[in-house]
Amino acid sequence: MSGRYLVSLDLENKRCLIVGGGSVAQRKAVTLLECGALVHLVSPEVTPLIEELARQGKISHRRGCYESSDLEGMFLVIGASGREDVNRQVADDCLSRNLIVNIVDDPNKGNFFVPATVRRGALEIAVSTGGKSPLLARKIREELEKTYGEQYGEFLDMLGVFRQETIANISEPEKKKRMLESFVDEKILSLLKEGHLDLVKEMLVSAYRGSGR
Ligand SMILES: C[C@@]1(CC(=O)O)C2=NC(=C\c3[nH]c(c(CCC(=O)O)c3CC(=O)O)Cc3[nH]c(c(CC(=O)O)c3CCC(=O)O)/C=C3\N/C(=C\2)[C@@H](CCC(=O)O)[C@]3(C)CC(=O)O)/[C@H]1CCC(=O)O
Ligand SMILES: NC(=O)c1ccc[n+]([C@@H]2O[C@H](COP(=O)([O-])OP(=O)(O)OC[C@H]3O[C@@H](n4cnc5c(N)ncnc54)[C@H](O)[C@@H]3O)[C@@H](O)[C@H]2O)c1
Repeated sequence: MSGRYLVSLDLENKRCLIVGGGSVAQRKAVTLLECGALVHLVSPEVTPLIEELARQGKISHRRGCYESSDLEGMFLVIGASGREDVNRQVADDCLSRNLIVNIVDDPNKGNFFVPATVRRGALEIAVSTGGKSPLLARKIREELEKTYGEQYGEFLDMLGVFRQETIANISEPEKKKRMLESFVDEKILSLLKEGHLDLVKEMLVSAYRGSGR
């Protein structure tokens, strides 16, 4: 198999179909909703949480077995029926329509799978084992969560502003490069790791006012 192309997909207001209503379908529904997707689910039976999400109008649910017409208007599809024959049908139907499809118990059947993810604001760290060990992906994700705390999201917001200012105000390429590097120097990163955001902010300001100009 060739290398995978890791992407970060914008699902805001995109129609996504989940086939199945068990615990995996439920987890996928929740993460898709967190991404702003319009979630439609088809399954004869569903978990109480899925039932509740449908009752609140957060997702739509058709009670029944998968039919290829369920794919109409979909951007992305997840096959979580736990049934080999249904999964194969979903994968074949999607691939022949060029849809992006994830089969949750066979990463090679669909054309994508989902990595374990740490989110800190705009910072996203994804861990994938290519389906070889989702449990290892989870363990590594948990380790990363300890290393990269919530402060990294706030830091990134500040960094974004200072970067824009630098790009807008400094035209000399060498100076610009030096300044952008000074925002992520060892000292700042170690203060950040210890959670001293106020000090980090002060250092960013003085780096911006400092030598690069
Ligand atoms: C990352 C994460 C994203 C997400 O689903 O949103 C994800 N699995 C997660 C959770 C999770 N997965 C499993 C449990 C149950 C543990 C338990 O209770 O027994 C839990 C729940 C938990 O850990 O809490 C087990 C499992 N997973 C797969 C199988 C089927 C098989 O392999 O046949 C089995 C059963 C066999 C087994 O146990 O191995 C298959 C897949 N799971 C993947 C992704 C893809 C490969 C990713 C990779 O390898 O990099 C792939 C191929 C397809 C896909 O779903 O895209 C998510 C968050 C993790 C986190 O961050 O905490
Ligand atoms: N990807 C992952 O992260 C992950 C994690 C754990 C398990 N798994 C695997 O994923 C599969 C699903 O797990 P689960 O615990 O949610 O299973 P489950 O058996 O609880 O759920 C299967 C769901 O599919 C529905 N279904 C059955 N036939 C259908 C059809 N023709 N059309 C539509 N829906 C149909 C059932 O009503 C049920 O709601 C299992 O094979 C499991 O081994 C994957």
